Amino acid sequence: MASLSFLSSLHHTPSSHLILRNPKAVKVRTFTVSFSSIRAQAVPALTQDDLKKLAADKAVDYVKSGMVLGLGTGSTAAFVVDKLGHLLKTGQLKDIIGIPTSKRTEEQAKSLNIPLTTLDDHPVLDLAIDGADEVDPDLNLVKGRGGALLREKMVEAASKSFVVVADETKLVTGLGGSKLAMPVEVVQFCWKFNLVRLQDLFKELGCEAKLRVDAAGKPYVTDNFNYIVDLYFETPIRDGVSAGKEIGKLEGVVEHGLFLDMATAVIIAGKSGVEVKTK
Ligand SMILES: O=C(CO)[C@H](O)[C@H](O)COP(=O)(O)O
Repeated sequence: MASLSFLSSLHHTPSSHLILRNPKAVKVRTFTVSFSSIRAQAVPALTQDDLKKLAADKAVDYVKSGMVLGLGTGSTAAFVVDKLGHLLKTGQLKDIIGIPTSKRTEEQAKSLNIPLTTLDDHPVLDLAIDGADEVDPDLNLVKGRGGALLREKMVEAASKSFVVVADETKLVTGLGGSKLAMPVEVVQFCWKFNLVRLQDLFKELGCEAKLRVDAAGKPYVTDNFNYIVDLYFETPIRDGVSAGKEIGKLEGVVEHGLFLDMATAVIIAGKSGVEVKTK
């Protein structure tokens, strides 16, 4: 693990601080910090958790004292919250206030004594940091496999900057391309009705819709007391904007996991380095 902290220090390039100042440029820009320079030191193979932690450490570089921060949900975001707790405890960060995107994250933040607030009290955030399930070449995302998509979208849409942290397994060429779930949160009332309508909407893409269930086989209930219908695509979604609009027209659908044109920067940790992609 000593090697990991060395790698983290490599990522502290001055150019990284320019990234968030240019969120609206059209082209996706990438810079990579390669691990090759330290290969001679016999770095042990990095696990997926190591990669998530590297991405999380890099994202925390963007956090400044006094910020109102969106705290994401999931295993990668949990590393970010852990690090923030550590930096607060050691006095390296001060006056941070967080808005958690799930009850799970709220509990974690409380256990680390991170002060919390709500969107009601702080409707504009400085920065949100969260994981993602899929990242396409234009930095559009699928999120919500952890079930927190509604609060995540509300918090991240209210943030001036949104930094995504992920390992390289999350990269896809088209949304839905991982063949894993694209979640849609629906009201419990007549959920089957909406499951069928969602599947029909994407039948040309070979979509299969399934109600998410918990370990006991009971419907998974979100923090907002809704259900989740997971959509599995044979063929990736070609037009995310239209897909999002069509899903949004269905009465009883609360939110979907397509996070389009929301990410300011995506930090991807892979076996050969940490890549920061910006728009
Ligand atoms: O959207 C999410 C939760 O609703 C997560 O950010 C997403 O599922 C990624 O999680 P992980 O970092 O554990 O892979």
